Amino acid sequence: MIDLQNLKKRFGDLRVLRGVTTHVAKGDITAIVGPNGSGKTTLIKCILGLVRPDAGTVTIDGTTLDGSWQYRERIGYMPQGAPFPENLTAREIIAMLKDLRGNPENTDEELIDAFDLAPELDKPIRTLSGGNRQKVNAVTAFLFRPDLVILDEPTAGLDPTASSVLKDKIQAERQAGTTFILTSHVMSELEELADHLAFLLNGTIQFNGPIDDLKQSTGCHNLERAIAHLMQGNQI
Ligand SMILES: Nc1ncnc2c1ncn2[C@@H]1O[C@H](COP(=O)(O)OP(=O)(O)OP(=O)(O)O)[C@@H](O)[C@H]1O
Repeated sequence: MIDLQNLKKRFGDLRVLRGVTTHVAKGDITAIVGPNGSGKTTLIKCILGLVRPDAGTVTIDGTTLDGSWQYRERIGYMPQGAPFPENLTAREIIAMLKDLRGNPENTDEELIDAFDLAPELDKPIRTLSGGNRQKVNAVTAFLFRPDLVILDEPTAGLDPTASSVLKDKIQAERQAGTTFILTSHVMSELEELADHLAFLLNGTIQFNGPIDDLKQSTGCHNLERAIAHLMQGNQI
């Protein structure tokens, strides 16, 4: 579904992406893993068109992105710390997003009930707890039934019940054919959810494949240890 070819991005002297080449298969859940500051969010933003790469290409379903924005209608995005307008309520934000899309009828709002979020909908965003903001963030990512959902640390700040609700939603949508890219520092969560893993270090993808292959080739029984093995600079 997504092909990244030799993607490069620098911020000043900092070469964050130094030639990232990888593939995300349709219908899979692909985890992007790497140390803090390794460029996971930058990579995601290149796919979203929010960061313009210095070199390389992003191709989605055979179409190479060229600065046009139309393809983004097919992507749901849950950023880290969503920059919602602070004085609007969640209900107003959802209405505004629908308005921008021409008020489609077939929206997916089931997470509102699943999270028991109704009592929070009419409060200004600035007054919501971090976890409840994150729930609103998740609702908006799934709202327009996207083919591809990109989740940047989706369960950060969620309590165990909300985290389970979100993971159930991800698995249900995956069963229905949605493709996912997600980042998380919680390895048990990735082990539970992801099929494939792309490991980003020093600006390049150092491993890309099924999680079981990674465990096998590192000789580690769980993902956390396998990733720690890679982060320590060990080759596989
Ligand atoms: N707009 C920007 N201007 C300057 N530097 C930036 C910008 N965006 C990101 N960076 C830098 O690029 C590097 C990669 O950042 P990025 O947010 O992509 O990392 P990450 O892997 O998502 O990190 P984390 O795991 O901590 O969320 C960091 O050193 C960051 O400070």
